[in-house]
This record gives sequence, structure tokens and C-alpha cells, in this order.
Amino acid sequence: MEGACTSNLQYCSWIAPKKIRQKPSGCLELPQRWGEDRKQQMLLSSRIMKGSADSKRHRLVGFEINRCYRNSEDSALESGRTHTSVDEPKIVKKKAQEISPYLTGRCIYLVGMMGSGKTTVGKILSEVLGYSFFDSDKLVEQAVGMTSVAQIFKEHSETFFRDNESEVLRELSLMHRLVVATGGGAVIRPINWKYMKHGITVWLDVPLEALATRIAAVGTDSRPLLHHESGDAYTKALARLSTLSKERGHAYTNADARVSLEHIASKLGHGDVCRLTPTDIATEAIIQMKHFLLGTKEDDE
Ligand SMILES: Nc1ncnc2c1ncn2[C@@H]1O[C@H](COP(=O)(O)OP(=O)(O)OP(=O)(O)O)[C@@H](O)[C@H]1O
Ligand SMILES: O=C(O)C1=C[C@@H](O)[C@@H](O)[C@H](O)C1
Repeated sequence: MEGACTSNLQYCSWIAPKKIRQKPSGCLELPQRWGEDRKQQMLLSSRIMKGSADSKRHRLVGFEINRCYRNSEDSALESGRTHTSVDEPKIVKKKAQEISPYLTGRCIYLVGMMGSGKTTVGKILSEVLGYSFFDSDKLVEQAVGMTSVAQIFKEHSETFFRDNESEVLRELSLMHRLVVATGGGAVIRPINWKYMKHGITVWLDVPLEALATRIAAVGTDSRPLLHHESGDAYTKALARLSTLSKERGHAYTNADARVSLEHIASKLGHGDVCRLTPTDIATEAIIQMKHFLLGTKEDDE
């Protein structure tokens, strides 16, 4: 790592910064009792002094430590799944066990339009695979030192956000055993694909109407690309998503695996994609990743 690392470390996930101490040797001392069972990679956004004091910037630092495994009840609540049947978690865990030997620790990058469920599904995947979960939008916010993507767009620009997003993806590409929920627009820069292709890329392909319904339910404030549309939240979201989908639809097809909600709904005999639970979608993501890794097709089953 170039430059000197100051003691002002910001932890991006579960350990409070005050619990991390930097030893005089430069090593990081983590709290006791971390890590009963699983080795995990942690990311730190640290302030790096490069040359002069004027050239301060943040970058991510990855390293492995042991951590306590969070129980699945917490994650189920966080991911907001409400209609999961008793068997679904068992099925997704079994599928995860089947795919693990083929994944060989490669990172999983979820791509898809805003609201496509990258965070929700990503948390389930990380849980069942024993991976760590990161949201690239959040990492950009932390790297830049702002509290929201909307603030970054407003006080800097979309280009500034995209430059930082590429840098975050570059740094993530050096790591292992992560599920990364990427920003909806990460697919537009070819360089980002170069970084993401260090791992496996999975496209969550959700019909625009379902996306607009989900986004309208939580509001459009946090989504700067929807700020300039007029009408109610659903109309605004649908109008902008239609334009974005025409501009970027093709870019998503670069992904190694495609998870089509329409396809899952038809397999499970549901008329409506809105009846699919995040666990159904995570299960299909594992099935499609396995096909990619083994070079098989669904028809071969
Ligand atoms: N299968 C699902 N069914 C219904 N609602 C869902 C489903 N998956 C996610 N949601 C809801 O849709 C919204 C967007 O989900 P999520 O944040 O996971 O998407 P995202 O792709 O990470 O979005 P963004 O790119 O904007 O960060 C959330 O309110 C979430 O609870
Ligand atoms: O679709 C997009 O371009 C974006 C999606 C969000 O995840 C953020 O990355 C940002 O709001 C841009």
C-alpha cells in the first residue's frame, strides 16, 4: 500500500471504528471475541496520505479476519423478506453448498437497474455462501465522506460519482468472498466490467413495472436520476426507468448469469413476478451461476 495510513480508519461494516486500534507497527488490532467460526474479508476505508497533506484521499483496504457469523434471523429481517416458506431457506442453503466448490472464493457482483433487489438478494446470497456483503454505493459514500449518493450528485457531479464508483470497483476486484451490490449505472463503463469480471457477474432482470412499483413504495428522494421527472412516484420512476433501460439494456447482457424474474415466475407457476420472494430469486441466482460455472444449460437438467 502506498503512502502512510493515518489512525483515522473508518470501518464500513460491523466493527465500530473505536474498537479498531492501530498498533505502532502499523498493524490493526481488532476486538477480542471476533471470530468464532468463519474467516471473512473486511473492508476498511482508510485515509491515505499520498505525498503532501493536500492529496488526502480515501481508499479501501481489504484483509481477512475471523468474525462472528450473524444469525439468519437478523438477516431475514434486514432483507425485508416476509413471505418465505419454511422450505425456501433450506433449498437456498443446499444450492449454496452445491455451488461453493465451483466458486472457489470468487466475488459475486450483482448488476441490475435501481430497485432490482441487488441489496436484498445480495444479503441472502452472502449469508448462505458465508461471504461478506457490500453495497458499492455505500462504499463510494464512505470514500467521498458524504452521507448519500444524492448529495454526491448535487454537490459534485455524476461524473465525480462515476469516477469514485470505478475506483471502488477496482479495489474490490482485488478481494475474495464478497457479494457486491453494484450501483444501477455501474454497467455503463467498460472499465467497470474489467474489474467485475475478476469475479462472477449476475444480472437481476426485473420488469420495469415491478421496479417502478418497488421504487414508488419507498419514494424517489434517494435516487438522484429520478429527481427531474414529473408526476407521482410511480409515473416518475417508470418514465425514467424506461429511458435508462433503452440506454443501458444492452450493457446488462454482459453479465455471466441472468436472473429473469419472468422466467422464475413461469417456472414456479406464478402469474405475477411480485409474488416471488427474495429467497426464490437468490435460489435462481445460484442455479444460473452454477450453469455458468459448469458450462451447462437449464435444458440439460
Ligand atoms: N423480491 C422482492 N419483492 C418485493 N420487493 C422487493 C423484492 N426485492 C427487493 N424488494 C424491495 O425493493 C426495494 C429495492 O430493493 P433493493 O434495495 O434490494 O434494490 P437495489 O437493486 O439494491 O436498489 P439500488 O440499486 O437502488 O440500491 C426495497 O424496498 C426492497 O425491499
Ligand atoms: O442507475 C443509476 O445510474 C444509479 C443507481 C444507484 O444505485 C446509484 O448508483 C446512483 O443513484 C445511480
